[in-house]
This record gives sequence, structure tokens and C-alpha cells, in this order.
Amino acid sequence: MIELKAVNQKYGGTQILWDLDMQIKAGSRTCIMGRNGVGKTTLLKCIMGMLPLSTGSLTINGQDMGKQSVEKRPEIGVGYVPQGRHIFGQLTVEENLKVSLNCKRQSSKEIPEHVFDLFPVLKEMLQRRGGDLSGGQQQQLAIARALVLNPDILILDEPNEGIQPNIVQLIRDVLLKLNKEQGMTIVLVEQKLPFARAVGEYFHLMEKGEVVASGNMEALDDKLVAQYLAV
Ligand SMILES: Nc1ncnc2c1ncn2[C@@H]1O[C@H](COP(=O)(O)OP(=O)(O)OP(=O)(O)O)[C@@H](O)[C@H]1O
Repeated sequence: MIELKAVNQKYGGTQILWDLDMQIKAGSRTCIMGRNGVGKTTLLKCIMGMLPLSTGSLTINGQDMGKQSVEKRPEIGVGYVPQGRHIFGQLTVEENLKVSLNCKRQSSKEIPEHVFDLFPVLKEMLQRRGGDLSGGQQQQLAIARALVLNPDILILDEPNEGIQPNIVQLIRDVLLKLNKEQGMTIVLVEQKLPFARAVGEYFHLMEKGEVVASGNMEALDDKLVAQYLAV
């Protein structure tokens, strides 16, 4: 379970998150939604310890993580797929995947084979430089890199941005499989409604740095969509 209570966050003098409360159930598939600039990425960066909380609290699986550094997240089983993928362009696919193995949580120094079962194309391209992959292949690599550590919680920031439809379907199937077969908690920032509905069980809608509506995905009705998602 991830729990944020009364979280405020500022970039310099500009406040982005306002007294934000959110609960994300363990084992759930939860989508965080809202228009551009409402603070979704900022929220994920706070959960990941990449940005400090100005005030408020953050617990992950019962542990107080509000003041813990970003390096602690993989140790407690949190994987992150950032917006824009951020793979290492000069490193090979294999090297990109092995970067994660330096984390303390991982005793083995081998890339787990199940990562290649999910994304077979990566096995064929192990020696190719990350920068030479297509956008869809890079996104598979970014997800695989987070999965190398067998996280309990996988957090993804708009994994489908600029990705072709067949890879979007693959990512959807992988997220559903990880959740159903391994009980992995999936936290997804997503703007595209069909994908959010296909993957999410629960939603949190954000507007101007606050949560304005939450519930089961079925409760995300046309009125909420028109009010908080339509552009
Ligand atoms: N490093 C920064 N310094 C100052 N302001 C920032 C910084 N990063 C983001 N912002 C501002 O914070 C606000 C929230 O940005 P954020 O990226 O969290 O929104 P978002 O909901 O994820 O949007 P998008 O869907 O476009 O990614 C925006 O107004 C943005 O311009």
C-alpha cells in the first residue's frame, strides 16, 4: 500500500501539489489521471523520492519513506518507468538491464529470464545500443529494466506516449499478467482513456495538484471525463 497524506510540494516558489491525500492498495492496478500539467509526474517523483515533500507524509508498505532517498525505493521493491524512458543510449540492451542488478535487493547478477519471456525482442537485441532501438523497443527495455529487480510495485509514467498500437497492446497484456500472476501492484499515470480503462481497476483524477475524484474504474463516467480529462 502506498499512502500519501496532506502532501505539499513546491518548485521554488511555485506550489504544485496541494494537501494531496491518496491511497493505492497493494495488489491493485491504479491509474492516476488528469490533464497536462496537473502534477501527475511531480506526484510520482515524490513517491520515488526524486523530489522532496515540502510537507506531508508518504508511507510505502507501512514504511515511512517521506525522507528516504531515491536509492531506497528499489530496495523496498518499488520499480519505476519514467516518462520519456531515460534508457542509456550508449549502453547495450544487456548493459541497460544489468545496471539495475547493482541494487542491494538483487542477490543474483544475472538478468532474470522471465524478462525475456515478456519482451522477447530484447533477447534478440542484447548487444544493440539502447540509442539505436525504436521507441517501442526502448519502452520495452525501460519496463524490463524496472522488472529486473522483481519489484512488488511497478510505477509507470505514460508508458504509451508515442508508441505504436501493437506495442501498446503488448504493454497492456504485460501489466495485466504481472498483476494477475504475481500480484504486482501497478501504478500508472495515463492520459489515454481506453488504455486506462483496459488496465486500471481504480482511478485517481487530479486537477491543479489535488485529487478531485477517486474510485473504481467503472465510476469514471462521462461527466468526470468531460470535466477533468477532455481538452
Ligand atoms: N523542474 C520544474 N521546475 C519548475 N516547475 C516545474 C518543474 N517540473 C514541472 N514543473 C511544473 O509543475 C507543473 C506540474 O508538472 P507535472 O509534470 O507534474 O504535470 P503532469 O500532470 O505530469 O503533466 P504532463 O501530463 O504534461 O506530464 C507544471 O506546471 C510544470 O510546468
